[in-house]
Amino acid sequence: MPGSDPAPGARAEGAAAPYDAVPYDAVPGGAARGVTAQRVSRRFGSVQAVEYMDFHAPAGKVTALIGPNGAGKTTLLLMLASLLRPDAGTIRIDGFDPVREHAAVRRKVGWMPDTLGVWDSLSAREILTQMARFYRLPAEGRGQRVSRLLHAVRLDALADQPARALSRGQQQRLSLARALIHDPSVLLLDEPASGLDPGSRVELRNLLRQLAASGKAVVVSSHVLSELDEIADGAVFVNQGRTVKQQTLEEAAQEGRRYSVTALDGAALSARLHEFGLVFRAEGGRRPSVSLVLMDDDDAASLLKRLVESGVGVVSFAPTTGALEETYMTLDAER
Ligand SMILES: Nc1ncnc2c1ncn2[C@@H]1O[C@H](COP(=O)(O)OP(=O)(O)OP(=O)(O)O)[C@@H](O)[C@H]1O
Repeated sequence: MPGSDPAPGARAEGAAAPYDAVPYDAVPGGAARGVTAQRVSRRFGSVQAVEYMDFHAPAGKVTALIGPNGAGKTTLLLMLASLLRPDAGTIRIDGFDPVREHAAVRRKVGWMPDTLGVWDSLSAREILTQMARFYRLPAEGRGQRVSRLLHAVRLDALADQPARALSRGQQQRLSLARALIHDPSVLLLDEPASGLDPGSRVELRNLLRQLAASGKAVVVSSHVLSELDEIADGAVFVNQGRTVKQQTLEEAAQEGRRYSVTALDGAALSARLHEFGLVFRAEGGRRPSVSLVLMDDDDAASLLKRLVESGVGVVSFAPTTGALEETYMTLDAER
């Protein structure tokens, strides 16, 4: 993709900050590349949508924004994108303030809302061309860039159809292309996988990984946690307008993963697990099964071996949730 459109007075950009260089419990200073928000609040009438929220998404990484319905994810993303003014707190996008340096932030940010919401009668190509004009991309090369983006999101064949004729999934792909038109350094994507079929989800995953690898800060809000495990390098969990937890995927994995074990004889399975001193819970279902948290793959392999060696007829033995989902469920249970 062509180089980014530098903001007037753009600052020198350092190397992408790896997650381990940026502690998740401490939001770094304003000059960091990527996105930082500190104690950001926003109220709508009597609803406190976001309250003292902290958020950090480094350049070169995919950061998941996770939380239940109404947690404040969209409100936070709108503030990061400079589309909504915070009541309080500090936001920096590659060091720029969305409130005071609004134009610079617009150039830095690619925003993909959860619904497309543009000019239904224009074609995908016309919409992207118009967006390229809005961002003042040079006329020379504009058509080529639009074609490349249409190809990247697999809309070449539908490029000249009116947008209203596109399916929900196709509109999502157009929305992503629109967010990328000006080669932003920060991508804010609200539920990007919503409406996508499994093949398109895999393509989205690969595209987001590539964009992060090219140095962009990619922020993805989603409810589909199993998917985020494959995409994200780190996650910020929010609930009721507040940040509840920030962690890397490695940290999440270190907290263990829930496995489901099914056996021919449920009583024998429970007896062995008791003998091994493991905490487990019985699960409903057609066959007797239990679930328990294991710390890593070695633990899982060794437990499976011991069960089989002790004569338990193990029918299935598999992780039930991803690392992020396990953290989410733990937070939910604590709440
Ligand atoms: N424009 C608005 N006017 C009034 N209340 C609003 C407005 N926007 C958001 N809210 C309220 O703020 C809270 C947070 O909403 P927000 O859309 O940010 O949540 P969310 O985490 O994105 O939810 P979802 O996962 O359902 O999309 C909700 O209680 C919502 O009703």
